[in-house]
Amino acid sequence: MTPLLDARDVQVRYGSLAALAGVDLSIHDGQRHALIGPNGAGKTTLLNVIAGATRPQRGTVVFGGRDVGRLGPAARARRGINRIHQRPAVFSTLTATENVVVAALPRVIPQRRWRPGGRRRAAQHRAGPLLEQMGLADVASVPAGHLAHGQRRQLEIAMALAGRPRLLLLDEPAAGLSATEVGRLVELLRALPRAVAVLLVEHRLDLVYALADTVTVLRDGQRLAAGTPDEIRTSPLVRQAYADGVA
Ligand SMILES: Nc1ncnc2c1ncn2[C@@H]1O[C@H](COP(=O)(O)OP(=O)(O)OP(=O)(O)O)[C@@H](O)[C@H]1O
Repeated sequence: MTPLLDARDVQVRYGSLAALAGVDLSIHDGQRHALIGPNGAGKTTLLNVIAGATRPQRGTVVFGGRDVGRLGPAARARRGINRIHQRPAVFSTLTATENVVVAALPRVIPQRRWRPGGRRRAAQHRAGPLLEQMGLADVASVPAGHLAHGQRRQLEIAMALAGRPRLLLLDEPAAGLSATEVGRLVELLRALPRAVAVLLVEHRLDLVYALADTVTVLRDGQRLAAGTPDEIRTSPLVRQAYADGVA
């Protein structure tokens, strides 16, 4: 089966440091793939390369059968690669609904194109179900700046979903969340439609094992291991890597 995403031989250097030293990563449709590894292993760098935010010195990124290596983040988002960041990136003075509308606007096609405001209405139509899906229906009219951190995280995921992603990149979604908020996030992520594949970078292994069906372990810019959560959990190589230097 052709993978949805196929990154090959990706190399990123910062001076003499190889942040990524020729890494391969494939993600299939609907897969829940986690990227783990000690601090500085190259996880965020690989996410940046896939999102188009970092241009590798070497390697290819093929998405949906097309080489997207020359495309920037916006063009990749239009093709279905959407991302959430370590710090929720929401417009704090806009309500939750308005945030999702803004995110949906570029991707909606109004039923009657010639009508003024048709695109906006179509985006508004889309916002309600997405807020509901992310557990935010009750706070739809609240400015994002007044939401709790966990709710802002949920809002950012609703905004990413508004872009109709085929691949959702999640960079440490549990960072800064309380235990209750993490539990809620896991529930919501588990309920994502299978039409969306997920690549998750996360230090919290409990969350990784609760969500992922495949795990890739990076260390020092190289792929150390890949397998099912059970295989990774019991791998002596992985245990050693974490014992040598984990968060
Ligand atoms: N813009 C940059 N300039 C110089 N070095 C960088 C830059 N970005 C990342 N690095 C270095 O590249 C290596 C990989 O960083 P990266 O952030 O990808 O690791 P990570 O696995 O995501 O780590 P963490 O778990 O701590 O977030 C690190 O040594 C980091 O210091």
